[in-house]
Amino acid sequence: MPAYVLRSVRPLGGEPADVVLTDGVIAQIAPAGAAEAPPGAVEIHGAGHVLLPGLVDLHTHLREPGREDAETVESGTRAAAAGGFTAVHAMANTSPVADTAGVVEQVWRLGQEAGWVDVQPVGAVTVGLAGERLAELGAMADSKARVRVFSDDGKCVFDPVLMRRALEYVKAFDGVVAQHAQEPRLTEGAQMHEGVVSAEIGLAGWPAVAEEAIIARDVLLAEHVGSRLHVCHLSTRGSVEIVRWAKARGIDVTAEATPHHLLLTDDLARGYDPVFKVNPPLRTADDVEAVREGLADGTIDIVATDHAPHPREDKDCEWAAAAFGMTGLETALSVVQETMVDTGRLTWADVARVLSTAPARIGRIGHAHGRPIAVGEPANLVLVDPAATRVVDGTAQQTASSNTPLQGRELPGRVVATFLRGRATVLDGTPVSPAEAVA
Ligand SMILES: NC(=O)N[C@@H](CC(=O)O)C(=O)O
Ligand SMILES: [Zn+2]
Ligand SMILES: [Zn+2]
Repeated sequence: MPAYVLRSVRPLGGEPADVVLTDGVIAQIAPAGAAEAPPGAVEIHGAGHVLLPGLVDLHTHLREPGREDAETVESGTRAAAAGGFTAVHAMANTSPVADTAGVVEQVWRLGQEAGWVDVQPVGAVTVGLAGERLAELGAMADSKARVRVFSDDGKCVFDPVLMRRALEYVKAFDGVVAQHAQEPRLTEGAQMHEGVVSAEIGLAGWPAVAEEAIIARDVLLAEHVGSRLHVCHLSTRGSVEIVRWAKARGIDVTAEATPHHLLLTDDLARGYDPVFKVNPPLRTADDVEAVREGLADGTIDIVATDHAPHPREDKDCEWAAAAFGMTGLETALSVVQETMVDTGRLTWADVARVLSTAPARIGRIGHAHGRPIAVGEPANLVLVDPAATRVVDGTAQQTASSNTPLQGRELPGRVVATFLRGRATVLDGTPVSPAEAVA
């Protein structure tokens, strides 16, 4: 593995510096042009490029085991590296469900073997995501996979007694329950956001209250039992207000927003293209504005992709029959740049917080990821060219699925290089096979 000298890069968007990576760590940070290159080092000229800690996704669907036609751990983590990530949390709604130590260890091992990013499995809260009895949370926490995030994502933990017990149980190992907030009765048959557009085009609505009612209940439950709660993909103005209220009250709640809820609205459903069908649904422009405000003021802690790959046959069909979900790993950073940085709402240092430091902390992998850019720290890094632009082409991405809602869109920013413990997983914008890099 060669050493790397990143010349004249801007750590966290600040003043230019040379950053030297050797033996898996940041070995030297010097004024621009001043670093001594170790023998055999690869020089990367990065004038104007922003250096961030490797991104951490708290919410990725890798689909393996069970739906390898949509994604595998290998393809999904290669997509993650291409998007600038060095760690992803793999959601539990696989087949079989990741509800035992055996399955989470399998996913963890597949991640290690692929070598693109660190895969941190999420454990299911209930057996088979059925919402009836608690899964082996303690066994998953004690397994090799060291699970700390538990979620029935895709489904809501609806039974308040089970939710309460899960919140109580995970306290023993500093875990967190990540809730997919969707009141099932209020969303039976729901296809898109309930509002003006759904009424006009005749699709069954998914009202904002179905999300907000569960978040309100859960923050109160978390307060009652003194536990930690994480809210997945919040999408409405009301949800932002409830989380803001809960935090002001001292409740230990964190929340995530997805790139698509920062950018897209329910208007897109007018063309009946199921690529825009997702849970929770795309909402109104006012909700998008509230999500941006919430992320800017810290009410929303992180951006998480909810990367949800689906094979063509599950999306190339009529809206009502199509699967929910869209891909996001390879476009997340660009969407955050467009909606939050280029609009002046977040600095690059803030981006490092919402896409790396905070998700690593919530997922309890902060010993290895989301670290400061400082000498001696593990070299988990991403180098971004914010001045570049590119046009999204779903068929040319690393993910095995092409259900990107951004097809044909021009986005700012390009991942130039990603490093996992000093090894380049992406160079010149192109993934470098881990096998090659070690050879
Ligand atoms: N977001 C989605 O619409 N779909 C996700 C599940 C989920 O995140 O709820 C999936 O697994 O496909
Ligand atoms: Zn979900
Ligand atoms: Zn999800």
